[in-house]
Amino acid sequence: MARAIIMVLDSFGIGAAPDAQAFGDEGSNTFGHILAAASAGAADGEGLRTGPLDLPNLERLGLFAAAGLGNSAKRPEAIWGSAREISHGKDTPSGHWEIAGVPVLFDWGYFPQTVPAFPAQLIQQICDDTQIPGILGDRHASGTQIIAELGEESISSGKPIFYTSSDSVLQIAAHETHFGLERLYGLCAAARKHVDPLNIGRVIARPFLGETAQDFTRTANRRDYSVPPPGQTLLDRAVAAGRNVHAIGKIADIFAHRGITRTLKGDGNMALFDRMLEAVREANDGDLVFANFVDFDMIYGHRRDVAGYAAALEAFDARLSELDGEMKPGDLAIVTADHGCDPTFRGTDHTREIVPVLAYGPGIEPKPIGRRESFADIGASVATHLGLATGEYGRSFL
Ligand SMILES: O=P(O)(O)O[C@H]1O[C@H](CO)[C@@H](O)[C@H]1O
Ligand SMILES: [Mn+2]
Ligand SMILES: [Mn+2]
Repeated sequence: MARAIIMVLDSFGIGAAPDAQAFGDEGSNTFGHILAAASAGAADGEGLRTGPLDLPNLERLGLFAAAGLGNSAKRPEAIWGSAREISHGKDTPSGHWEIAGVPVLFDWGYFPQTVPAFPAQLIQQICDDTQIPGILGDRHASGTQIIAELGEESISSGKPIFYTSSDSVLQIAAHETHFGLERLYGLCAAARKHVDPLNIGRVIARPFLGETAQDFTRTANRRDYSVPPPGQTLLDRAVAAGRNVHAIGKIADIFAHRGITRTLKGDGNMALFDRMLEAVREANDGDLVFANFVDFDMIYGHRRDVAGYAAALEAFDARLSELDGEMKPGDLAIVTADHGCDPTFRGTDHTREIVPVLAYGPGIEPKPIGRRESFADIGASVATHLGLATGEYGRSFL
């Protein structure tokens, strides 16, 4: 039993999913394309990194073998394989909930690629409810681009920026001090109620700081208002059995704070890794530590920043030995992802990909597990490991 640790490298896909075509994502491969770019010297960043991708720990655990890029002759030291997603969407909640045994087998609501993107009645309801003087944006956009474009007008007019993407999201950007952080959170909580009938997965508060288009930066005070998962997750079952569930980073928001006993936040992947180690140090036997590393997706994948993504992978890899130092006999750690976000692909959205499944720990016997038919196999395996009941979806690979 001991403990279980799930590490979601947000957006770290390892190849187009069998149904990628239905998403317009044929040929996407987050890992494969970063690897190839780095080998070709096309992932060099001044003062950041140079040359081929250097991931000794992930390679040792079987990442390359799992991705079918077997440039390592050595047998992996982990249970290695991949998993496809059965949820209808390629968004963060769908990916995480499916990992936790609850795939999303209904269609989310989405906002159309038109301007305006939001129904006039919805905006009217939100304005009436929250006393904002109107909105800016009202279209599909990249979050950093739209604050550069409309941030100054937002400050002077007091109107927050509403935008969306190919995910089921309503994102609201506003200035942390001019508009006010708590006021932004209140606005998002109110908007959450109004988008419920439209089946929208998340409302996301996107606070930023700075005074001009040149220096606006988004802060770590992002907050996601998610609908709760549509069934009992691994986390719910753990808490019901009296276990602690330590949620690192975005995990608590993604699960709408259900099935969680402790939330640890951090600004950036390295701070999140610190918080995860802290949780592992303190976790009791039978506990679950569930961590999301958001930078891969938010800062590098969506921004199509290949060098940045490569550097972030190397920085993450370099810290895995610290986790080894905290693991006790009987512990199980799993490295995986929730979808892809290929930084070499067209557009700025997620890509429908298979994800790595690398499971290891002192006493865990390495073996290949092939391509699993659902991310839910991860949650089922963790449930088996922790002696919890398994849910309706997923088959343990342990
Ligand atoms: O461009 P930004 O604001 O980072 O938005 C991205 O982040 C959202 C939530 O993960 C996605 O829907 C994607 O559009
Ligand atoms: Mn994600
Ligand atoms: Mn994303």
